[in-house]
Amino acid sequence: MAMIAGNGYQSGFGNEFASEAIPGVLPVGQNSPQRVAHGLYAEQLSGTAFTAPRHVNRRSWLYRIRPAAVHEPFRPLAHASFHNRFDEAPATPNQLRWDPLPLPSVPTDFVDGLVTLAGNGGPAEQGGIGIHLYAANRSMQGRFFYDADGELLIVPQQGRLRLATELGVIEIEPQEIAVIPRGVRFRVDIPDGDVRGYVCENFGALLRLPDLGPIGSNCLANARDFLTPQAAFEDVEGDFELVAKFQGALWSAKIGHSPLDVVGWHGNYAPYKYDLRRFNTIGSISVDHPDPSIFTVLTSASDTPGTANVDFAIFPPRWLVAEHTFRPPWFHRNVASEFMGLITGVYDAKAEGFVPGGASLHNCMSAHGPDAATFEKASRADLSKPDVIGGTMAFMFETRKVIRPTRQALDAPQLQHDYHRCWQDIRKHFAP
Ligand SMILES: O=C(O)Cc1cc(O)ccc1O
Ligand SMILES: [Fe+2]
Repeated sequence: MAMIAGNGYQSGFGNEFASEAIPGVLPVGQNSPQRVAHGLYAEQLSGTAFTAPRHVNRRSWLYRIRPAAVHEPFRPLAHASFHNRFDEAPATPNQLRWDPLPLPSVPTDFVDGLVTLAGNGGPAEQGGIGIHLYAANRSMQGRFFYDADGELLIVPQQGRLRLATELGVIEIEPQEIAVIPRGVRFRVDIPDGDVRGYVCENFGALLRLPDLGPIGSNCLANARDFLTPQAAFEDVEGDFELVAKFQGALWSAKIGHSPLDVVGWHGNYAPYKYDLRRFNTIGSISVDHPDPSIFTVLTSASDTPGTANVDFAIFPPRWLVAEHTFRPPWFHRNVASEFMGLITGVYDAKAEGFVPGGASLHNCMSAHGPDAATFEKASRADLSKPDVIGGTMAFMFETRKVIRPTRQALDAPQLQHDYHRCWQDIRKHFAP
């Protein structure tokens, strides 16, 4: 289904955007005129409480061919592997790591191909995250999806995605990410073959850029590099399906037209993309390896200041120049819980075993850090020269709550039962 108009993007993070696929659609000086131009319907989409403080308040006004309410009733839709049941298995303090899941061998679209690996909290408590993997080989055909439980941070690891949303089209490839706000309807088109990646379903406060404190007014992810689509719409009728995720379960309704029928919209509640290669990395230029919070791209606040519901951090290419310093990540235990994925290349704390498309989980106070090979190498490295870490992109979803793996994640053959061995060869160097 081709979408009409809407090429390109508007730049900025959380701006008051405005976009029209047909000029003159947006009303002037009001949101809900008695009759909207071109016979469209006006509809507000609220992403925060009406009364949320102005600096966090998010809503958009959509001008569409039919209101979103026009569809048949929803019925439960079974899905074998996509859910929010994070209490199925006892949480384990063990360090966990997975190889990538296999790509599908039968026709599978983005929604079919979602597998829930872990999570915490849930939609009912409006906090925590779901961590899912996706793997697909065909576009969603005649079906559309929205998630009422949270916004979706999509991190492709292989293959391009075309996200046709109510507010316009976003195209992403590995090393780019997209965020689809809670409730926004969309279809995932797959232009060229097998795709896979990671999804963070954020049940908590909307992701936003972190404060920069003494860093100043620039760096890390700069607001102007975030891109929100121009309005684009489909005017098509047919026997389509609208899939909703609501309170952890999927529902399906018949819909007789494409819900991607928004001809113009304005507001600050909208999908966006960001190219992780634009991240302006800050690091140590004297001694010591800093905390990974300097790599935060986006953060979802919790009720406790400075203690995020989830931080999305990346480990991009960068120079390591610190003197008389063990340069890779140190050994550590963390009150927060760390889920990591690898998009491309090699991660600097793990010489092997952590592969693109794989995942690791180091929960609250579970000890981890460089493996034996990385420790031996880095503790003897020549520090008179800078080191460059190139051709890599890892990421972390770091949460204040323990991340609980699902039953299917713990039973998966991809779980590396020998992961702990990467630390067993760490030698005793103590020489009193
Ligand atoms: O465990 C990890 O690999 C992630 C991580 C990276 C880093 O540079 C410092 C701390 C940390 O948890
Ligand atoms: Fe860590």
